[in-house]
Amino acid sequence: MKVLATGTTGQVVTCLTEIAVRLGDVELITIGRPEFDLINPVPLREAIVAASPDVVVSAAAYTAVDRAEDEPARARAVNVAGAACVAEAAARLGVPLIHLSTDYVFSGDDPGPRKENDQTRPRTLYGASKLDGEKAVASITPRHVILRTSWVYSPFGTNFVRTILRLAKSREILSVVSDQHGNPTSALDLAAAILEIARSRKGDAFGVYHLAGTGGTNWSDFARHILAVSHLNGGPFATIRGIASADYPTRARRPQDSRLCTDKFEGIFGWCLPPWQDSTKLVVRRLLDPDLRLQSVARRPAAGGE
Ligand SMILES: NC(=O)C1=CN([C@@H]2O[C@H](COP(=O)(O)OP(=O)(O)OC[C@H]3O[C@@H](n4cnc5c(N)ncnc54)[C@H](O)[C@@H]3O)[C@@H](O)[C@H]2O)C=CC1
Repeated sequence: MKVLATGTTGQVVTCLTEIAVRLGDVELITIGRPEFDLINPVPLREAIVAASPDVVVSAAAYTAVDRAEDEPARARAVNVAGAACVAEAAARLGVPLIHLSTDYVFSGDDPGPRKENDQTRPRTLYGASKLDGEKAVASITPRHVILRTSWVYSPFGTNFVRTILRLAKSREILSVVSDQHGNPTSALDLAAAILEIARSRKGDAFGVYHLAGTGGTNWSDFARHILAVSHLNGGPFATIRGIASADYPTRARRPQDSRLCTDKFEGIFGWCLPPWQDSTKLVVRRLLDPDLRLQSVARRPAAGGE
């Protein structure tokens, strides 16, 4: 099976590359900058059509949440017009499109977890651009699987796990917000899930789904877990001091509670992502020992599932 993913260096696309090699029966083509930029998406669309994949994965996006507040036109160009062009390519080929979206489509003002049909009300320009991207994708091709995920981390790129480990090398106490709740999601698990969906060919599975690490937490407890695992494995350690979001102002105001309910996904596909603690452990251990190539955790069957 030939799978084409947009992006070349992102967390998810890097994990897709690793998992595809491990699976052996997936030919993964990645396409993105510097040759193809979603700001100018028509050449990218034509290149996707020319590659003629069996499934398209739309993983590239403008993901700089704070910067998006200052350059909304660029965020929208990439996340709406760019995503639309990728969807057009999938529609022209008549193949399924797996498109990644975010928990930030919700305001997070009310307690989660949120279901797919809950009221969307992004409070950031990034979230608004991703929501409009979802709508554009859905209007262009009915053969879409839109996966809203959250708090993505991996052994690659810029993410919370790597930041906490880096800071713990030079500080004894780290202040981390404790009043924002979500689901940490390993990009390795997500990539494995995307390829499983691509291979499953479920004819009736199109639509919007929430897919994130099982179990919710807050940023300071997430940091405590990262450093406990690190300490156990001889890595850096620091004490985490929980603070309020008000004491850590950011350009874009994050949702207070954007935990995602994954029941719909479990109901259709029969499995879900592993508990976030297990997957975090694998990524931390791998970051401490770059030679380690651990398998991502086996998926946990849903209750009553396969
Ligand atoms: N990182 C996170 O915490 C979350 C990410 N997501 C979504 O998951 C998807 C993947 O996220 P990550 O892999 O973490 O993102 P990332 O920031 O690690 O990678 C983004 C990728 O998009 C590419 N890209 C950015 N602008 C581009 C442009 N103008 N033209 C072509 N390529 C461009 C980058 O080169 C990179 O390959 C995105 O759709 C994102 O919105 C959803 C929820 C949380």
